[in-house]
Formats: sequence, C-alpha cells, structure tokens
Amino acid sequence: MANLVSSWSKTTQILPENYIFPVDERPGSGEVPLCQNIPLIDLSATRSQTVQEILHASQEFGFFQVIHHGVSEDLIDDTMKVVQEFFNLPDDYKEKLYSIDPTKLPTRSCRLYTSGSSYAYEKIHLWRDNLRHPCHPLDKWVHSWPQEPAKYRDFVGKYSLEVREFSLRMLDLICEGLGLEPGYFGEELTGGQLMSINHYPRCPDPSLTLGLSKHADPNLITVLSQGRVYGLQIFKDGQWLGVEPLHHAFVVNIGQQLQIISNGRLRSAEHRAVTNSTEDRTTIVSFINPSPDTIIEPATSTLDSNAPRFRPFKFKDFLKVYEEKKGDAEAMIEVYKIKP
Ligand SMILES: O=C(O)CCC(=O)C(=O)O
Ligand SMILES: [Fe+2]
Repeated sequence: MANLVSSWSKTTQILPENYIFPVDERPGSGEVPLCQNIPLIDLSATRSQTVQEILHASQEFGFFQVIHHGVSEDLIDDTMKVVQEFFNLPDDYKEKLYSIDPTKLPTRSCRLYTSGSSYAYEKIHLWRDNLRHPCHPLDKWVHSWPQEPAKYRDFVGKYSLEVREFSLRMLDLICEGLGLEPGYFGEELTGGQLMSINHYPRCPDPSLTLGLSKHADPNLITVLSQGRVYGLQIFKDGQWLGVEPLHHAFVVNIGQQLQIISNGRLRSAEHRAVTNSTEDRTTIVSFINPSPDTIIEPATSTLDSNAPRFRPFKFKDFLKVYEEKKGDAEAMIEVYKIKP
C-alpha cells in the first residue's frame, strides 16, 4: 500500500502522531524571519562582478538566488505545472510507481516514495512525497521516467538540460573565483545529475512536523526552483532564516563536495523545509553529482600555503556514510576532516 502523503492527507484534519517531531527539532509556532541578506545575483552584470558576488555568497551563506539566469520563464512554469500535475494523478497510477523501501532499489533508477530514504525503518515520517530520477545523459534515462502526465518527459527533459547548463555556468564562475584551472569541474566531477521533485501537501499542523529535516546536500551543487510557495529555511549563526520565494529565480546551494574541494573556503549550509496549512508546495531540485568512483579531495590550487583539511575519498563511499549519519553535516565533516 502506498503511504504517499498526497494520497491520504486530503481528508485529514489531524496530524498523525508518527509525523510529530521532538520538541527540539520541530519548527514550533514562533516566527522565522525571512533572511534579508541572502545574496541575489544578477547574471546580467559583468563577469568579474558576478564572480566576486558568487564567491562571497558561497563563503558567507552557502546559498544564493539567481535572476536573469537565461532559462526561459515559460519552461520553468511548464515544468512546475507538469510536476504538480504528477502529484495530482489518481492514486492508483502513483501506487504502481511507488517503492516501499527505496533502499532495496538500485540507486540509479526512477523512484516515487514518501518521507525519507527508508520509510519502513523510520519512527517519525517527513511530510513529503518525492519523485526522483537520474537525468544525465538524458537519452539514457528519459525512458525510465513517468509516462504521465503526457508532457512530463518533454518538459522535465528540456528543463534538466537547461538547468544542467546553468549549473555548469555557476561552476565555471566558482572555478574562476577559487583560482582553479579552467575546466576543473569537468565530466568526472559533474558526471551525474539527479532530478528530485519534492511535494509537500498542505498540512494540518506545520508547527509540529517537517517536510525535510536539517541537512546539508551531499552533492557538488544544487539548483532549486521553489515556485511561489514559502518553505525553505537555512540555518545560519545558530538560527533559522527563511528563504524568500522569488518567482522564476533559482536558489543555488553549495554541496558538501564543493566545500571539501575548496578546502573549506566555500560553505555547504544546513537547511530544511517546513510545511504550511494553506497550500501544497512543490519544489524541483537538480543535484549535480560527481561520478561514483571519482576521487574527491581539496584542489591543490585552493590550498595556497594551507595544508589540506580533508582526506581524499571516493564519492560513492561518501554517500554511504551520508546515509549512515542521516545527513548530519558536522558528523560528515568529522569523518573526512584531517585531524591536526
Ligand atoms: O524543497 C525545498 O525547499 C528544499 C529541498 C532540499 O533541500 C533538498 O531536496 O535537498
Ligand atoms: Fe537540500
């Protein structure tokens, strides 16, 4: 039986107990201020200005928003519409795609599931459904994606190509800002791309539950379309701050691999998603990943006279540890940090 929140929650007025988070993890009912200074990068500015701004944003926040990014607003709207339609498809269609224990599936396939990576073993569930699939190279993966809605493959395919190009452009600017040799983020470091669609249905009590709990992204770089509905918060200097939804802007987030490659100069910030009681929220997240066997280590040209702060590892091994540590950013850094 599918446990998708989007299937059963429509008729529910009360938050089930197994969605209630412990007091120190739940959002509570206090106001979380919107972060007034998450940098907004305008890609139509000069290259040297954007390089500087992106580097500063990646050091200070690990997050920034981008406008005039070159991806058509119509394509963003069409893609958002089609992924929202996916979650509104009849339950019996979604049920066929649902995988009860995603840990038992090959990681590189299309999957629809609910909550975290293994529903069956969780005590408390997240208020979200998730559809995810690899998307690079497109012609290798597109046939494994949902066939409905009829336009899903077409729009999500075009969107994934454009967002990949945008992500590589961001990496190129970061490469320059860090003083790495041009082309440093080549096919090895960017060989994977995963599209992850989060769907957070409206929730009877957003103060008690979470759509996604506190985590840092384990990949290289993340590009998020959060549409018009608020829900993303970042953890900065010991407090939660909201990321304002700017329609058609991309939220860019430095992944843990970039933090390590930059020898800690760039920051991979912890964040979470909260729910709301008035409308469904759907976000489209593109993760750029290194290929599984790629060795990750601080790039020598980021070191200057500093010693490397992290030991080398294979990306696929990092992901295994990430699962074990449940995305806890500090615990991950502890594992890979070189102790003085
Ligand atoms: O949906 C959001 O706002 C956040 C998504 C996210 O952090 C993730 O998918 O890793
Ligand atoms: Fe994330």
